[in-house]
Amino acid sequence: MKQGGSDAAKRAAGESAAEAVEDGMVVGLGTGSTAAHAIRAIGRAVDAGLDVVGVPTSFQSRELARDCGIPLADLDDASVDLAIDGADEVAGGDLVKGGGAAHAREKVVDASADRFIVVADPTKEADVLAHPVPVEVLPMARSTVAEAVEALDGDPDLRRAARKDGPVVTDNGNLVLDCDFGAIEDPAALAGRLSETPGVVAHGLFVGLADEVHVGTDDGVSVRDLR
Ligand SMILES: O=C(CO)[C@H](O)[C@H](O)COP(=O)(O)O
Repeated sequence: MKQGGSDAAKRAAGESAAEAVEDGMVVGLGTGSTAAHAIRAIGRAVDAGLDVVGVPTSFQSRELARDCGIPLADLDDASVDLAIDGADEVAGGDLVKGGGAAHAREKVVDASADRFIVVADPTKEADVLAHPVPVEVLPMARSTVAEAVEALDGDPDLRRAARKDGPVVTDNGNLVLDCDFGAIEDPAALAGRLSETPGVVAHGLFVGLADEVHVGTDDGVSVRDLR
């Protein structure tokens, strides 16, 4: 996985995106180490008097937002003005997400937002998406989805937990297949095929959802506007 970026670069990206948060906004709070910098920056702004409500995308982002004093809401109660989220790989405006197995909720929140800012460090950038695609599956559909992925010339690998025997279980009680398709020449077509596979809850291809990409470096931030 592409996790090699420096913390300074991740922080620069996260803090740059947090500057887009305005008083009165509902903000989608992404998951991962880069989005966490945005959440901390929003928390500092809340301390200083900014009036915002956060919609978390995972157990992890909910806990961090609570620690940072950000008031929270569910999507049932709020519509998202701005979402800020990380990515495992970025090619143009297309992303692979789900390194933290949070992509199902991330996709719901990010896709619902009026504006979606991706925060990344330079190690995430690619010309063509080639990162294995995390696919969240119903536990009883693990084998049938794996067969469908193989039929699409993918190589599925059940994600295993680092500090528990057995598989990673998502916040939604499901399993994750990391599916290596090599270079993905047509992300929209693959996204469609995965979405129509019975038992797939959500896949980590985010095609055409991003409005902006903020790439942090040790020296600053470059902003790509895709709208
Ligand atoms: O999709 C994600 C979680 O499901 C994360 O946003 C992605 O894995 C990037 O994480 P990081 O900023 O720690 O590299």
